[in-house]
Amino acid sequence: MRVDVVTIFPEYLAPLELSLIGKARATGILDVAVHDLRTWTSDVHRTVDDTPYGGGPGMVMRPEPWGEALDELGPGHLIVPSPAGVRFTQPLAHALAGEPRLIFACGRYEGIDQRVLDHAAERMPVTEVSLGDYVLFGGEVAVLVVLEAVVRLLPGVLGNADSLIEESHADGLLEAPVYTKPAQWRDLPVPEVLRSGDHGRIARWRRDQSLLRTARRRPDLLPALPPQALDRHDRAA
Ligand SMILES: Nc1c(O)cccc1[N+](=O)[O-]
Repeated sequence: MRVDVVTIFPEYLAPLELSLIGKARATGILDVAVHDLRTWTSDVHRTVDDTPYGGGPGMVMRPEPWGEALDELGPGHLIVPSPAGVRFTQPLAHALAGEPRLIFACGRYEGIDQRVLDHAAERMPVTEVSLGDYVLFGGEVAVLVVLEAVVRLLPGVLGNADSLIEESHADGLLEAPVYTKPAQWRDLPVPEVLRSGDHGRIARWRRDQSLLRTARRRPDLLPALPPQALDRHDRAA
């Protein structure tokens, strides 16, 4: 997978060198390039923003440098982190993991001139994504989140692909609680079932815990579950 990130704060993306993403880059699974948007400015002050048409607070990112940047870097799937985007979810992460090429546009100020996205959409897929209903300074931290969620799904990145199966949201539910040694810690025991060696009981216990957690913490996820996702055991519960 080839990834290009365009930002006015390239140093924000330094964490891409670390951990699993850094390893994916080193092993050739992932090719990432971070670009300073000001590369595509032509004035002496390297201006990237201007006042909004229609008035209002703040500044808007000018279309010219973005147009030049996307002309050079495209085509690819353009991802624009934005509070106005579609919710970023695990299914969307899986969809993006299947793309050969992602281009991230990091907006700042009040956002990017809409014509940049409209013009790009004439020649490549464009998706505005939101991490949640809150306001950030810009899209850079969202790029780190989206990229981590996507890259860890790429074949060869995780040592044990099985861990993708059990984790939260992999089956639409929150994952069950986890425990490790010691069996007793500050008078708190590990649930007996997890030490029973009965793999059928353990699987059922974990499934029950997932359903309970999801019902308590994220009831919004339950209606989305397709009927076949609830096996015979669940229905009996
Ligand atoms: N919420 C927000 C923002 O305020 C600015 C850029 C990106 C996001 N987001 O992805 O959620």
